[in-house]
Amino acid sequence: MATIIPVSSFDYVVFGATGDLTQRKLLPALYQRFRDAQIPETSRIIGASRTEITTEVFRERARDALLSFVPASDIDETRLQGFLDHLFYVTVDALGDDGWSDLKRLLDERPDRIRPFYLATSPDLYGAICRNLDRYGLIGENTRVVLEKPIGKDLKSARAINDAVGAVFPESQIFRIDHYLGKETVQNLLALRFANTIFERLWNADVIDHVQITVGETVGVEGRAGYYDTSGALRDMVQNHILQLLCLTAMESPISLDADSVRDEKLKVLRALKPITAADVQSVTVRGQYAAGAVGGQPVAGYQTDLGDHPPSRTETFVALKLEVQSWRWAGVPFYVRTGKRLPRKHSEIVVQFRASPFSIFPSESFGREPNRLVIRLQPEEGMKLEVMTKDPGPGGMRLRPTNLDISFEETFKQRYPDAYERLLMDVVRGNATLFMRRDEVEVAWAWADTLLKAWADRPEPPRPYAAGSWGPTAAIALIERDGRTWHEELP
Ligand SMILES: NC(=O)C1=CN([C@@H]2O[C@H](COP(=O)(O)OP(=O)(O)OC[C@H]3O[C@@H](n4cnc5c(N)ncnc54)[C@H](OP(=O)(O)O)[C@@H]3O)[C@@H](O)[C@H]2O)C=CC1
Ligand SMILES: O=C1O[C@H](COP(=O)(O)O)[C@@H](O)[C@H](O)[C@H]1O
Repeated sequence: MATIIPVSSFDYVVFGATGDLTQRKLLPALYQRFRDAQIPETSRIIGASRTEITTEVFRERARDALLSFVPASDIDETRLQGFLDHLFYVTVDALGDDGWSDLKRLLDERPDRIRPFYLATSPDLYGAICRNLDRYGLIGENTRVVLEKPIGKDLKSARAINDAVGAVFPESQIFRIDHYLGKETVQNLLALRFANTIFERLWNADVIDHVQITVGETVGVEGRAGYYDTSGALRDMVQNHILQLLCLTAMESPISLDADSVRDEKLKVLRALKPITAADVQSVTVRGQYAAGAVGGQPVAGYQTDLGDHPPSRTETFVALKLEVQSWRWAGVPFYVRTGKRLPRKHSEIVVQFRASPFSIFPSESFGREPNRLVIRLQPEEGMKLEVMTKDPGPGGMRLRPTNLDISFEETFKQRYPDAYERLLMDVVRGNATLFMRRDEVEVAWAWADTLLKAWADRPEPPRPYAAGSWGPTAAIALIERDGRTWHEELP
């Protein structure tokens, strides 16, 4: 059991406290940290939104959310009530004057606390909220601001948000969340690469044939169709989560774990990412949109139906890309990435495929061409697997077969795996920004995404339809098979 070190006492202000993210992720994450006694008893969690409700009603709603989104085995009535007692609510209009003095009065009771402001609202409000925080004198040395993704929808809007937030907060107090960086296996990637000598020596184009990153989801757009249709899979998943995974896989060793050392190295990868222009958009990208089908044996509607009364949409719900990191280490090593909604399984992984041995002394029929593969599973079952060739037991000939050195983190460490938000919310209080994105990273990632979005916008054809419950359009299979490779797919 890991030792849990309590953080300093805080007043966590959550803007967007009545919204979906707060109910589904933030409150459950804070409850879990409280249950583990990481949150000091003197701390407060202050919800702020437009809806006019009292603290009592907010607590009742929070109770409902916790009962819905925390596993029943983790609900302990005494701890739950104890947690609810730490919640407060203030009605605040981000765009007007209402409620700001009330918020100030509450915060002024405890001026020395660590004071994170979590902006779980539409990004359009980030600038206005920050201006008001400044106007009401709520920003000091102990404050931090947490920005939910998406930071904009392109480079221009991202810069505008970063400028507005940066006008009142120094960069060291800005925490841009990418919750994938809070996932245990993603952090384990750092441990795997930089705390072991065996892998780093093999981590280059001499030994690695290619890398695959898959982030598959079974859900459709759920209640977020309004947002999603203006976004699409490239903006929603690739520009942030997938590029961050790629950065951690491809970056050089940072000189330390401090925030800027890690972020400097990630930035170099983003800068080395080859832009995808009109010239190669057709050969290295596939866009898809789910049609009706079945997921987990249940029939589900297509994307257009999920949108409701809406003109025909060209928004992609699936993307597959062949990416190049233009550096000495990765020259000639493709990174195939794919993500989509309504795929057969919720399954995310990074696969590092090593090259075939240059010469085989074994009979050819007993030998796969590319026997060694490292599979890093992000979800649902976090773990790692190294595929190695071994001899088939028995007195017969010399037959080989792939065998797995398999580690399931849950089984190995016999403890609950915390949700990504639990770690990240506490890192904000500690002031540790290593797992958060710096302004330049976000903007370089948007510049790359903008080039691809423009190349797509100039094409006449809409995204290719794929049946819900499949692994995307067949063109995504062709994308990798043209290169003589296949997507790594395991049976559940
Ligand atoms: N939901 C999710 O799974 C994820 C969400 N995100 C991001 O998190 C952010 C929030 O998303 P989500 O919770 O889904 O959104 P919701 O639409 O569910 O919630 C929006 C929140 O913003 C508040 N709000 C709106 N206008 C104002 C205003 N003028 N002043 C004060 N508060 C206001 C609303 O309060 P009220 O209802 O009281 O008006 C509500 O609490 C978005 O940026 C989203 O992209 C990121 C990853 C996942
Ligand atoms: O940021 C987002 O992530 C979720 C997927 O997160 P996961 O932790 O469940 O893998 C995705 O559904 C959502 O569209 C996107 O905005």
